[in-house]
Amino acid sequence: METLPSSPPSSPPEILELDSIKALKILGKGATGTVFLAHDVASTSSSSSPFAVKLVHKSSASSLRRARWEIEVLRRLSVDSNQNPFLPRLLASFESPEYFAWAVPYCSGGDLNVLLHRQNDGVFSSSVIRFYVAEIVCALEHLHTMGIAYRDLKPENILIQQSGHVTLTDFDLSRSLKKPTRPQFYQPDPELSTDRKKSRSFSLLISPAEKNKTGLKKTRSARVNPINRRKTSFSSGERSNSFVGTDEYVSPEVIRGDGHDFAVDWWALGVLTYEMMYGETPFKGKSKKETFCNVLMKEPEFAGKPNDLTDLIRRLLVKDPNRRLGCHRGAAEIKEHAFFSGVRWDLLTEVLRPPFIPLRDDGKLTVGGFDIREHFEKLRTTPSSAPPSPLQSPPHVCRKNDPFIDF
Ligand SMILES: Nc1ncnc2c1ncn2[C@@H]1O[C@H](COP(=O)(O)OP(=O)(O)OP(=O)(O)O)[C@@H](O)[C@H]1O
Repeated sequence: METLPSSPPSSPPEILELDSIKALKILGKGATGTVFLAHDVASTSSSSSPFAVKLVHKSSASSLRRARWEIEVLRRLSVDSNQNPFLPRLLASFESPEYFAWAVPYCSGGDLNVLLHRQNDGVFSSSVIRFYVAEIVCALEHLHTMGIAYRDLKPENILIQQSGHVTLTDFDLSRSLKKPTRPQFYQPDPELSTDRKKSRSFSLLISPAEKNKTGLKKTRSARVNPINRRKTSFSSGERSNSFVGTDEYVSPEVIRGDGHDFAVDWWALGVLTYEMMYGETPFKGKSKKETFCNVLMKEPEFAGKPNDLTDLIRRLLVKDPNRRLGCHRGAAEIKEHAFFSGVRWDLLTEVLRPPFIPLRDDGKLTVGGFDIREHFEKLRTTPSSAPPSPLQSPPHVCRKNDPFIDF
């Protein structure tokens, strides 16, 4: 099923001038790179806003291949006909003998994992879940119609834009597969006027009849706590990562080594939705082995009365990928599920009042900064004698039975 990444027509990328940009802070460190908030000191435009720059050292064949592929995916997503409101685009890129660096729009709201753990009870209401899952479904649908399986869906990879809408990040584990036979492109309604866009809250995505049915009226106000910027991507809610992605999100077919396709993303969507509902993932064990055993054997447990949301999760978490929701007609099948009834899929981007809106503090950040290359080099050459911080990801280890060893 897997094919080599082809090279579709894409516009030449802007060259990122590392000499003229300064980093303002580190946004996060992943397995392969460091992401900085940066600004262009050479820009004369007063409106120039900060952006995110990911820097990856070409230290191994694997990081080199992954970085190249991530840039390629971002480049494809930046072609006009391929842009999607819930996916990033490539602003500019740079390659030296030592590094890859590329810039994407900055998402000031942090990631969904942090947002979830900031909730008092560590869960979202069903209307908030509906908002986020709907946008994520559209993002995955778009990637699938481009022939790309995302393969790393987890709350840490879902960023919140300044507008409160989501953006998926981190495409280094994605893979080019044969395109689904029935593409379902996301098409915003061209007839929407700006007036209609004004003060549209996310709860308005649901028809009044559906609001009664889903109990939406009883939920808290659509506009709740604004979220603060956080220092890094690490939080108390962080899980331990295995070789790729997170063990708790890996699908049964990947563990079995059966070969996998786009349905792995629908499985991960089921795990993610469960986590948003209950504050924990459904198959987490005490060890990686126990987690994988649970993924293969255990049925998810649902506290409380069954409802449309639990039904959606149950159908996404079907162990057999050929019976899983989404396996026949892709995202269209998921969009038709009762949990989403009344959702105006064509209006998602028009919601001006998403559930959480980041505080706006970019303005005061665009002064000074440090040299990204110098900083990165210092980080790499400083021997870490101290024991690893509990907030840091474990080192990237490739083991024989790793599900994604082929990448
Ligand atoms: N555009 C952005 N805006 C704000 N923060 C970002 C942005 N891109 C990435 N980050 C932050 O940096 C972190 C690491 O980014 P990313 O996941 O792309 O790196 P990675 O090295 O591929 O990580 P992983 O180990 O998950 O593969 C993210 O979790 C996020 O917190």
